[in-house]
Amino acid sequence: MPSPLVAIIMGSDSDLEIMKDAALVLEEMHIPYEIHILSAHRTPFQAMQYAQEASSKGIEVIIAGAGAAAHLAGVIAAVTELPVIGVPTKSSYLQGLDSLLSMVQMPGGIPVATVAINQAKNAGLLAVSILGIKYPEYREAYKTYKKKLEEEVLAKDKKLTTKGWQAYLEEKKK
Ligand SMILES: Nc1c(C(=O)O)ncn1[C@@H]1O[C@H](COP(=O)(O)O)[C@@H](O)[C@H]1O
Repeated sequence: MPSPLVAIIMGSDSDLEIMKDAALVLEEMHIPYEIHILSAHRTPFQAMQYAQEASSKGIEVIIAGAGAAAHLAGVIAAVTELPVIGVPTKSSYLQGLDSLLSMVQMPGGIPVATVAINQAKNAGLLAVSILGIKYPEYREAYKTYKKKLEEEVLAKDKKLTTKGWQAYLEEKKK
């Protein structure tokens, strides 16, 4: 087993349904990762220790997801020099705006690269893109991924212009 390059951590198992999207991207790109539940609030000592040791274990990027008063990513970023990508997860009361603001409004000096609410997929892709600077195979994998996206959109455009928007919409509804 190759040692993990990416750590996916989340404040609670309630975030797993969202955070699995980051794991799926990394699996698609064959990037080794590990995944943990750690909380700056509920397991502060373990979260801190994990973040402090991550780099020496070979981790190169950390993805941290949390909801509500989402302090996890910021606390992790405070004690590591690794890039930290934050995923604000949608909380039950404030639709994730609380998580987003807690995560994105970091004080100067300790950045968290925050993606959109629930966008763990983009967090995974950002990790791929960061790793691509050092690993040509991951850069290529990301290139291939984007090429596929491009082809999908162009195919849709062709269909739209060939069939007309009414028929396109009818078919899309089916
Ligand atoms: N924001 C944080 C942190 C943290 O920031 O350290 N730890 C847990 N949580 C969040 O609390 C929400 C509710 O968690 P529970 O469902 O376990 O009560 C989750 O979205 C979690 O990320």
